[in-house]
Amino acid sequence: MKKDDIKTTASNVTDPECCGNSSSCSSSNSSSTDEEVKLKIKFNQTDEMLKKIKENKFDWALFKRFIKIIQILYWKPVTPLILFLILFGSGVAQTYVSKFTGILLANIYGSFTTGDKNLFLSSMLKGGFAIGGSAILDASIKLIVSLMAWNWRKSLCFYIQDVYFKKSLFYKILAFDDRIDNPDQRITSDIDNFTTLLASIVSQCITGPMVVVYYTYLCYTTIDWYAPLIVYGYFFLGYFINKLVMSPMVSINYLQDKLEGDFRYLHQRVRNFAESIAFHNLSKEKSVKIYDNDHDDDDEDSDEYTDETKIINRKKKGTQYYNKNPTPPNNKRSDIYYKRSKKKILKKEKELLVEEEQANSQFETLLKNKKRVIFWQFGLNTTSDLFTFFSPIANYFIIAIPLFFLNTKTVLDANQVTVQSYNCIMLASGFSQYINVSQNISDLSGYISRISTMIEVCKNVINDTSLDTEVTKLSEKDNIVTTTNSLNVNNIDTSINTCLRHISLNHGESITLDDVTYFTPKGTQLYSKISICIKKGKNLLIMGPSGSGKSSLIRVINGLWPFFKGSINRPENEDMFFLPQQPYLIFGTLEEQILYPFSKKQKRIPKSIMKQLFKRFEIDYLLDRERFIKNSAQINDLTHNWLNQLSPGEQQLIAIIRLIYHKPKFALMDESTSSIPQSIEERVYSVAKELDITTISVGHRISLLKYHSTLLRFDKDKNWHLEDIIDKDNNGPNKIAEDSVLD
Ligand SMILES: Nc1ncnc2c1ncn2[C@@H]1O[C@H](COP(=O)(O)OP(=O)(O)OP(=O)(O)O)[C@@H](O)[C@H]1O
Repeated sequence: MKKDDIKTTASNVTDPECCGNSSSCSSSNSSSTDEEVKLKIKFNQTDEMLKKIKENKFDWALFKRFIKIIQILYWKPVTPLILFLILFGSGVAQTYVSKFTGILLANIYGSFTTGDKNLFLSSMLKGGFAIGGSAILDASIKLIVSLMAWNWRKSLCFYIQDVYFKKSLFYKILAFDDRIDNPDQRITSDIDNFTTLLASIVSQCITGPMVVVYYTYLCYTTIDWYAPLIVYGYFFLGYFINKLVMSPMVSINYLQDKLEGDFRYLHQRVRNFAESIAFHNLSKEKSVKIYDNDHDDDDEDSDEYTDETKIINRKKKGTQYYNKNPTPPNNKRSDIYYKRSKKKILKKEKELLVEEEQANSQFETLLKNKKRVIFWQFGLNTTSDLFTFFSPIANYFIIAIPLFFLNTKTVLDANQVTVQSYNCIMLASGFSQYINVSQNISDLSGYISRISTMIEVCKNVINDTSLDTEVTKLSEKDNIVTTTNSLNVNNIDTSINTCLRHISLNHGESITLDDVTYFTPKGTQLYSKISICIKKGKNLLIMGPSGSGKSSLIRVINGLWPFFKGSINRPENEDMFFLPQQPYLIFGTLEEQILYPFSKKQKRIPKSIMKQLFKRFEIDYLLDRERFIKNSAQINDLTHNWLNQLSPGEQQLIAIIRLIYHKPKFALMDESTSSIPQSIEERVYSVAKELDITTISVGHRISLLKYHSTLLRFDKDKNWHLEDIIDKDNNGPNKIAEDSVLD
């Protein structure tokens, strides 16, 4: 069939009333305009931005990000503030009680030197109370720390989920943005780790200053001004050395979290596609079992050698060779050969699945970075431990100053030494808490970067109007003469802002595309200047080569993808229903599957209706299966497993029943009947017609032609054609349309 004929047919179908000025239905768009090229740039993620986000340092920017997270944690401040105050109070109490331990120790030493039994017993009794009180306070602090972490996790997770699920942001992030790896890991595990770690740091930081202030005073009063000063100097030296080690650890930890997420995702894919992977690998041949001992290793492993040539070569050389279970030889030399070849057999037999290879290589990268983490951690631990372990020496040096360096004292009292050394140790321990905290802070910084990136990108994408198309609501329609929506493009010339794209809503009379041009999220142009009108009751079929942009047009119509130019007039979302090729089944019962996107709380379906619906498509046995599972109380099976075991056809039929139950005005069916028999497919379309559901189908099957009145055909040269399918004379599929599809 000639192209001109198609154009003529197409223009007959296009309704001028409905589509306004769309008279031409075919357009070649191979040449991109400047504006389109600019738009492509916008759609592409700039590498620069990516780099910036991944540059994580322990710096001011990180601190600002941290403060933003804190604002979220204290967004509802009452509970976390109360917990914080209780923690503070417990910290004060614990510091105060700890003082008695020092006095107790001094008294006990005193009782030993004086032989005072009463002093010994009373000190033991008081000490018992002090230590008991300390233990209870310590347990309470741990409880409060856990509750704080729990409360923070609640606030942060709900906050991020609230943004993540808004305006299908989770989809936009995955489809249009490369900046967030493993968003699921960030929500499920990073937030948990971050809040747990932060709570423990906070508790250390609360008790630390109190200990420092209190024992600075005690050191000053029991020794002299130089005592706290030396401990302070000692601490600051430790802090700066730790900071030097800590700085690079932020990026290393960030990378480690990313690699852990990627590795987990790979295994998740193996779980999801377990059956396909197993099927594909059944056909994989077993590897070579026979080896030539004299062959050097390179030749052995070379793919140039087939099994047969290897055997022939070995025979020619007259060397000994072994089969899968070689018999051990008698002499020593052969024994060495035997062991070597056996080793080679084992090595070769271990032919890896692609998935295993990928998992191994990803795991190796992960291990490599983990090793870096371990060694940097070692550096950090060494400096921290050196400072902690050296602190008793520093303490005794301080106590010895009046005796050996200032010569102000000739001898020290034992009780005095005990109290002074205890005070110095406590002051140093207050500081060493900070040094230990620095280890946790390096881990925390990784989490701060990952969580902040998530929040920033979510906000960025949600505010990026270039991904949205302004929708004129029904109520606003009469007041608006023209609504333009300019693309918000940061890096692009403002001339692009003159582009017009617009969606307006109607009461469900039609779906009209006027001069619509659209791209993939990566900026590859698909089709341009599409003008079609799908009136209620006139089904449209979209056909074309794989990857040409059929599903993308559906995405553009229902608003998931922005389009570049043109206008769309369509019903409200609740009047349109989308059916993908791979149906989405939720965790839940069959009734919940059908109700989706509503839940049982909002609606219920009577059993009789369920039976009727399932019977209509010959899958009512699934209801019996569900009943059986319910009766045998396999609750977990009911909600999770068994629905995953349904065949693709059964899953598609469940999605179709969902459509039939919701009875929308328009159904966008993207190859949604590809796995069901043609007889059932016919039933699907006849039920849709009966219920007055207008269908826009994407598909490859010729049989689909007879259920539709118009064909939108994409060709490989990026031209689109609109053809009348129904032959008015014989009321069946138009021969011309059928031929064009077969072409
Ligand atoms: N999220 C995405 N990011 C970038 N490109 C995409 C994305 N989704 C789809 N594409 C690309 O857009 C083009 C059109 O895809 P689309 O799914 O519309 O094809 P299709 O015509 O429906 O193909 P099929 O018949 O195989 O389902 C393809 O080249 C595809 O690779």
